[in-house]
Amino acid sequence: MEIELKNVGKRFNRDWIFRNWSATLNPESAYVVLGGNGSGKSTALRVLLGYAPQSEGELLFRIDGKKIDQNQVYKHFSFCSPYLELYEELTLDEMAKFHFSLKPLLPQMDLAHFAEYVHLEASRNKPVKYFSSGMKQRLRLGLALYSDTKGVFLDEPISNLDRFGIDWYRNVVQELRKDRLLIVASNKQTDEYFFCDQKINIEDFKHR
Ligand SMILES: Nc1ncnc2c1ncn2[C@@H]1O[C@H](COP(=O)(O)OP(=O)(O)OP(=O)(O)O)[C@@H](O)[C@H]1O
Repeated sequence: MEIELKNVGKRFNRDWIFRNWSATLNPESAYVVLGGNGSGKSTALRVLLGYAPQSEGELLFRIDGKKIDQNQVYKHFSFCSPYLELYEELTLDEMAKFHFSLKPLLPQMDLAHFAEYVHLEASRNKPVKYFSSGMKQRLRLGLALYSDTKGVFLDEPISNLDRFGIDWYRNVVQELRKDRLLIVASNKQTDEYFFCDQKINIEDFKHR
């Protein structure tokens, strides 16, 4: 997956969050969108994902050189954010079964072992509503990273994770990033983006 941005801008009412953002994002690099609270990192991710329309400029999406329509792009991405809703009534195994019926699991993986991949084997039959915030975040990350998608977008991925969860994330993200477009939004934690070789400071696109 490659995304080409041509003078992309986003505003809410009269406030420009960013303007004149031009870039080509591709799987050869991993990207981190940096900036302080309220600078527009999540908004930038939402625009790239097609969840929020840009206010100006053009976005072009390509997979293996073939253009993808902007309103079909969501099928090729996985997204994880600490605010992403989970189906609280479902158990972990049910949630995984449902999710991977919509977005297939990576071919080398086995759905029967998903709870082990996210180190939540002991909670596989527990409804998600009884999970702690860190357990929910590990589940969200697992659903995103183990989906067979061409792009992975992670908004503040280590939110609520303890040291064990952070080390798990650091290993899994490196193992599963190959050949995929990977974009992380972060406001400080280097554990979140240590593998990212391209830094995008969204505040650089504030008033241009
Ligand atoms: N739907 C919306 N309508 C109006 N303003 C919005 C909307 N969504 C976001 N904003 C504003 O856009 C700005 C950027 O918000 P955003 O959530 O993208 O920041 P962020 O960099 O991700 O912040 P944080 O680090 O706190 O998560 C903020 O001023 C926010 O109030």
